Amino acid sequence: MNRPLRLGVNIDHVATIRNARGGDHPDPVRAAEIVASVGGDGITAHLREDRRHIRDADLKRIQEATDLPLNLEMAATEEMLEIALRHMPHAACIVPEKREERTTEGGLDAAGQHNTLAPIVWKLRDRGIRVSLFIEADERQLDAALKLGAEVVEFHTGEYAHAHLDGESEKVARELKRISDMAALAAKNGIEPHAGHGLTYENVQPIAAIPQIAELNIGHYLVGEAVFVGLEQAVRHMRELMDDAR
Ligand SMILES: CC(=O)[C@@H](O)[C@H](O)COP(=O)(O)O
Ligand SMILES: NCC(=O)COP(=O)(O)O
Repeated sequence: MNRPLRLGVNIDHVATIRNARGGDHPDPVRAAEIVASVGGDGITAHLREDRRHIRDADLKRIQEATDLPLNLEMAATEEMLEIALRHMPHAACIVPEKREERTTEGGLDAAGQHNTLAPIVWKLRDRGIRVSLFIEADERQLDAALKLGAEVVEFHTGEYAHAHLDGESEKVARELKRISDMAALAAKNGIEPHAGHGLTYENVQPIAAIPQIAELNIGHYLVGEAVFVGLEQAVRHMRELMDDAR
């Protein structure tokens, strides 16, 4: 039997809408409460350096409002490390970040940044925070994650999602194989594989069907869909699609 697949809901873009008017509505904390009420397995929030969506004060409020595990996405900086150690999320997912990017464009270069990442991973792990590295499904990066002692890798599914949207079926198949092969290799080496970025109702099932993948983190699409059907229904439907694919 396949292992269960968790759904982590990224609520960043509830905060994007809130910030557009500078007030406090819609509140990402209310989104987190709804996710908890419909059986979501976790909350993901990316505290960007420029604070374009989630802000520092949101983290504590999210943690106080629900018992769901918080997966804090963060750049590998001293500032973010200090914030993570202060808030003690369940997991910290280290992501690459460029201030000018529209969204996270690729995976972390865990292989090229070993010396920068090692002390951060060590300090997080030392305090009992589960460390995840957001990487491309690539053997060199996976090997680097192993050397760094990460407990989790989250495979960046952005290329897969783009290819799916553009109807490039050969590329979709290539990307899927890459993610599936690396998920198997990660699991064999004792690292828990997750996946996320750009997942939608239309493209989630082949990723959800990869048996070793333990968690999907999905945000932008769910928040967009929530505008039409409500967050509760959007999360429920995503959950159904994931379960059916399993
Ligand atoms: C790492 C990742 O994929 C998410 O954090 C995503 O990046 C959030 O949305 P933005 O990239 O729009 O900040
Ligand atoms: N780590 C991926 C994530 O949290 C959500 O990405 P997206 O669904 O907002 O593209």
